[in-house]
Amino acid sequence: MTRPLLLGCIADDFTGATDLANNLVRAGMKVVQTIGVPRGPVEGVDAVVVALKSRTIPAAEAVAQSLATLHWLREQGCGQFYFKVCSTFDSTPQGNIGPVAEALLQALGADFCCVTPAFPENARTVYQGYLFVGEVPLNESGMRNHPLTPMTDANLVRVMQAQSDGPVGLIPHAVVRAGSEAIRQRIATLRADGVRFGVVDAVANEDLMALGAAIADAPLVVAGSGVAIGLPRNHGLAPSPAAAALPPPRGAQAIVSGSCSLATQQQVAEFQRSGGASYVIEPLQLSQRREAVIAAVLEWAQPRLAQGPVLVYSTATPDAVRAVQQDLGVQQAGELVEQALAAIGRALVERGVRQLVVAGGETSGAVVQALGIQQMRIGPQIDPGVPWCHAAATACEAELHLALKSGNFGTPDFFRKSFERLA
Ligand SMILES: Nc1ncnc2c1ncn2[C@@H]1O[C@H](COP(=O)(O)OP(=O)(O)OP(=O)(O)O)[C@@H](O)[C@H]1O
Ligand SMILES: O=C(O)[C@@H](O)C(=O)CO
Repeated sequence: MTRPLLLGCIADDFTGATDLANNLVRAGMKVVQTIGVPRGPVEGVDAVVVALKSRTIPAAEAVAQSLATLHWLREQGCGQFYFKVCSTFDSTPQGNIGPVAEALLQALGADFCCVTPAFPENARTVYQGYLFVGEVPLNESGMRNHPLTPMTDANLVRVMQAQSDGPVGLIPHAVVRAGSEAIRQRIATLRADGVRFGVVDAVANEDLMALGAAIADAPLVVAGSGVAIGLPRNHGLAPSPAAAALPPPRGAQAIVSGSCSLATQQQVAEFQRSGGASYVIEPLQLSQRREAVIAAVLEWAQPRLAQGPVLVYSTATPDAVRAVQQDLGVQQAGELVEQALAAIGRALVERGVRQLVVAGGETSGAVVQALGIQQMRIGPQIDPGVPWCHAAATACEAELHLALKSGNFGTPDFFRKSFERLA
């Protein structure tokens, strides 16, 4: 290690990790995203984002993986840590945000951290502790129907309290708007009162910049990617386009979508409307004859790869997802679809795909693991929260451009736009 890392990040899913890396890169940090804890040191960067797939696994496992990551990041000399959670605060009363945050604080010997999923550029705002997605509170957004972490309460103080032992308080917008010093004072008051987590209101980038300055010395922050825009400046770093340069794209193009969010449903529909070739995977068929379903997808895709991007998707409406879950079980259905899409993603790369868009955090995790990718460089942004990335090495002995799209992110024409941006 030539110099210590300025920031060590633990992301609870893969698309979330690229989202965070994207914001750090845009704000001037050199960043490498690794898939799981790297085997050796990572050199020449300001921050490392370690992507875990810990959002929906049992809380004890999420804690163990996060602590192991923290241990490695501390060995690299990191002084500050960022636990990246979803901008829609995806979790259940069992966790995993609360248990992981408490374990990290304890391991760091710290007693307090700020918590905010706010990401105003992607219409995630927090006001009086309530999380809004666009114009509606979280519980009225598509997140109420999420297959794994349905979010039915927009009050983050309550949501965080339900999964934490330590008391949870609020840093309201009136304080945030008053600036960094006011935030610091509020943090001191909350700490004196024994509060462990301070949910922070933020409705605009200025709020996040003020928060970033206020927590310059804080050991830990628990946040969506938004807070990242305010941290590089604490180290005298400024935006630089060179930080996002990637090798030129090659090869065939494909999209694999396991996200069932409203945004992804629109993106699939828009791709089909524009004449894109698409193939739907039915989970019940998959549960009965997995290998035959995968073989049929690949037979369909092979001759089309030369003609433009192909889309393979399991994206479905909430009613369809519920019906499948009743038959197969929630976790089992998720796992079955993820593993099948991952096998398909890998097989497509084996057949010449070199530009791959994956929709959905869990799905991205499964695909990236199936491809044996260990590190990615972060490139230009397609839409807020989604950059192109480049993996120099995969298990298919091919380099690969990858875009890992969070379920809720991206405009309706995201799929076609991605390939145009890269070209
Ligand atoms: N048709 C379907 N029926 C049941 N489950 C499905 C279906 N399609 C996908 N799934 C499962 O739903 C889950 C979707 O989660 P995923 O994280 O991939 O997308 P997302 O939640 O929209 O994205 P993000 O986590 O980035 O917000 C996965 O476990 C996936 O396997
Ligand atoms: O913060 C977000 O919304 C995303 O980066 C994400 O974590 C989705 O999985």
